[in-house]
Amino acid sequence: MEPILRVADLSVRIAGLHILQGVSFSVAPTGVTVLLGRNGVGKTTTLRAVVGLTPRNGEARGTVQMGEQTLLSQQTHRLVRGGLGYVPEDRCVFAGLTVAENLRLAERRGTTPAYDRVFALFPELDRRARQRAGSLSGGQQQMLSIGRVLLNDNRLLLVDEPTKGLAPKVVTEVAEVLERVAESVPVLLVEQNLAVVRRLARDAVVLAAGKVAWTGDAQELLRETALTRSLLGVGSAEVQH
Ligand SMILES: Nc1ncnc2c1ncn2[C@@H]1O[C@H](COP(=O)(O)OP(=O)(O)OP(=O)(O)O)[C@@H](O)[C@H]1O
Repeated sequence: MEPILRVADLSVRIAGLHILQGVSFSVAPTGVTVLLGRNGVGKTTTLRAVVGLTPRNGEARGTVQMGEQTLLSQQTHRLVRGGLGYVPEDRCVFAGLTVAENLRLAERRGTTPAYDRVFALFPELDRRARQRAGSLSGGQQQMLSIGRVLLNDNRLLLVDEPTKGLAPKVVTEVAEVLERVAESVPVLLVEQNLAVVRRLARDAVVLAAGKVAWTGDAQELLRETALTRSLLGVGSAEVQH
């Protein structure tokens, strides 16, 4: 199977610092590929470079391709229109607007928004359509953030730490939703919660010191506790449960 995304020799410099130095990996056209690595290694920087959001005081070099489309030189809005969905780490909902208004803003001109799909996955967003997004719980805001992206058809979804800061029950709910989403669209996921990784991921890419340190079967990586510990710096209890 041809990969949906190919990243080749990606280097990112921000404020004079080399954050990524020749990162290469590919993302399968189905299922979840997880991007792992210790804190601050450059996972978010990688996703942001793919979607054209390297900050102004930075520069991204290399090649990023989604199918036949070359991404790195293109503007984010074009990439999104071309089917690259991005769910950022900080959720970025418009706190002062209602749930319905947040969704309406995500509609793409010239396409029919898939409200049926979004409300089938997140019935709560339908029920809370008139609630201000700022008064939603963290989990509900995450659902809204994912729902906005799913209003449109995507060829690939980039999802950055969707379970961060959420209560365990909500983490499970978000994981369930992503599992269903990944049945129809490939996902490149940054995720620190290894139980979520175990549940969702087929392939893994591990970053260390600005480079790719390991790629392969995510479940195999998790079984190799010594390897997981050395690559991710997590305790054995976190790896095993
Ligand atoms: N706008 C910026 N200005 C300066 N440094 C930055 C900027 N953005 C990222 N960095 C630095 O780049 C490095 C990688 O950050 P990044 O957020 O990509 O890491 P991460 O692997 O996603 O981390 P975490 O797991 O903690 O979320 C960090 O050292 C960070 O401080």
